[in-house]
Amino acid sequence: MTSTSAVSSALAPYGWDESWAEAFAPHAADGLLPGRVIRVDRGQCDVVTADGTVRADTEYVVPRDPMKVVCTGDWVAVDPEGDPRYVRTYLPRRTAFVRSTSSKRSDGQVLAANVDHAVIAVSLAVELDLGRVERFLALAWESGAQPVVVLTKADLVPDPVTLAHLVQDVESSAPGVPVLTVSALHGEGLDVLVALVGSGTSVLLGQSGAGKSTLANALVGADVMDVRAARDVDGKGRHTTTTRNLLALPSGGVLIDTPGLRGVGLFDAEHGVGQVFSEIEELAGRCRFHDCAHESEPGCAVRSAVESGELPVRRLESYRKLVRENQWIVAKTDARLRAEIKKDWKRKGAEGRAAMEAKRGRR
Ligand SMILES: Nc1nc2c(ncn2[C@@H]2O[C@H](COP(=O)(O)OP(=O)(O)OP(=O)(O)O)[C@@H](O)[C@H]2O)c(=O)[nH]1
Ligand SMILES: [Zn+2]
Repeated sequence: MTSTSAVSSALAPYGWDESWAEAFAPHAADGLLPGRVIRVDRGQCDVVTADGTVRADTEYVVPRDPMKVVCTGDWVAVDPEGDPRYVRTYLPRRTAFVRSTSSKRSDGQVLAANVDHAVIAVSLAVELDLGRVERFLALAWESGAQPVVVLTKADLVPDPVTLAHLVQDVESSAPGVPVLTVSALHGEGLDVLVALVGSGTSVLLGQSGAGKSTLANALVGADVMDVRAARDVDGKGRHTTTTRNLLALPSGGVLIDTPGLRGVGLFDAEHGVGQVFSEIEELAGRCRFHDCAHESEPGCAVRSAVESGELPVRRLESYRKLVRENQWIVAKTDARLRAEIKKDWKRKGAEGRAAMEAKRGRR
């Protein structure tokens, strides 16, 4: 029997706290061992426990619903011994990153669980794409994690005034989200990021080339990501059994970095989209009609904010785009909604054609 203090000293670096211990208590009473999943593959997973890292079978926790499959970041109850050991259950998740699978059924798939901070890396080496930042933000909010935007490669923008403007642009597209600038090359701003991810669990999101691996290496203090790539090269696929997707950081905090998470898309993120565009949702609350589409309705607070310059039209367009995209993703899993959207598109198309014909007729 592993003592409570042995458990907490072994697992605290992985995010174990009193409330996890409380949630685990009934399983401890059953003689099961707590642990955190650091990677999952082929029906098995690696779990850090007070006994070290153990390999465990997930046979007992493979429901049909892919949302309920054990994933990296889960806190699980495993057998205290046995070969193989089995994962018996996992604790209710605080947060979860979900993506739509490419399968026909288009169900969600959980990529990472119990994430506190979603670090969105955005490169300053290329032109800012605020729409893309907003998409990552929607995804982050939807998961339940707190997003933070890290503008990387700040050494490439030596002019402080330009840098300040870029930060401001991102801030105005990210209400409630801290925006940091970091140069991994010079180490500038890293301390702020280290402090931020120093408690809880973080993930790195962002486009390819945004500097995620570089940040991860800086946080971990070793070339873990390079190591992974190097192992990949020998083509034997051996790396899959040796890499971990969850790491305890030397200065505190936990980092989850799974390949699938890096390029994740929206999945049923209505709530997240609303949070990214909180100022628009707030304005919408003041529209005369509660189902206002902010197009040509009278008394539309959103349109009048655009007209007065208070709300950039880019924001409104980006909002619309993400709402539409999200509806489409949801519709893939919901035939009724899909039919409704199609009807709406048909109506809009017909209206558009009628308007065009009327215009032509006037000529
Ligand atoms: N000048 C400068 N270059 C950087 C900095 N951080 C990263 N880079 C460069 O940016 C490029 C991309 O960095 P990565 O860390 O590989 O980006 P990534 O987001 O992990 O990319 P993927 O693995 O494709 O998702 C590399 O050539 C890095 O050397 C920085 O602070 N300053
Ligand atoms: Zn309106």
